[in-house]
Amino acid sequence: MLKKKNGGTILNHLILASSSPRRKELLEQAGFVFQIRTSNVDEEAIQLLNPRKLVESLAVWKGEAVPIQSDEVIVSADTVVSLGNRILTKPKNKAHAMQMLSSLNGRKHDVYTGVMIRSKNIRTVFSVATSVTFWNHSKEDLLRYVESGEPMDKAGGYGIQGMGAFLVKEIVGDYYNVVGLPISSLSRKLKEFDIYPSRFTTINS
Ligand SMILES: Cc1cn([C@H]2C[C@H](O)[C@@H](COP(=O)(O)OP(=O)(O)OP(=O)(O)O)O2)c(=O)[nH]c1=O
Repeated sequence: MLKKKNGGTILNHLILASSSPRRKELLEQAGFVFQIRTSNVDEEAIQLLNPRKLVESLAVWKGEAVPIQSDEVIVSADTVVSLGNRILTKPKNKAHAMQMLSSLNGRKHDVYTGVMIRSKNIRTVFSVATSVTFWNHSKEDLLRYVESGEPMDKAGGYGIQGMGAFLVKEIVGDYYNVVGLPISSLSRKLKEFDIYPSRFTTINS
């Protein structure tokens, strides 16, 4: 977090441009100190792109929609589920959630999260994919899960970090990416912006 320049010390402030409680938790858990600044972006406005392009475009859109000061670094993200040639975002209602979960049942899908890191002068965009396989569940079990309400604000209609864990047989890749923020890749890229977890001390070389 501390940047040395011409012998002086400059603080880079990290901003998370997201209203997702999961992204906030993951960034806190990884030790970063940050503020939240959100905007209203119509995520339905971008369509018909492949999942990687879609999540990267939405991350850029979300990150560009918030104002930035010269000493700030903004992180924004978007997550979707990709099943064959279909892209699943957040369900509109319980019936839609049931439809999504039925289509994922007993099958493998990919979860894509796109991230943008932006300072006044630099912009980095990347995305990470994680493969997730569901067990085969009865309709009753899926209905019980939908009735819990957990699927409603989550891409693909499930939360692997919550009760939705019962759905998942196997994952290949970054677990945190499924939850909404690929924290391992993000931490590495934040170093390029002189952003480190707050308890990492400054090493004088
Ligand atoms: C697949 C999956 C998704 N999700 C969540 C992560 C994201 O919050 C959400 C996908 O919606 P997004 O549109 O990516 O994010 P958001 O609307 O929640 O927040 P913001 O746009 O303000 O950043 O789905 C889980 O929490 N667990 C899961 O297992």
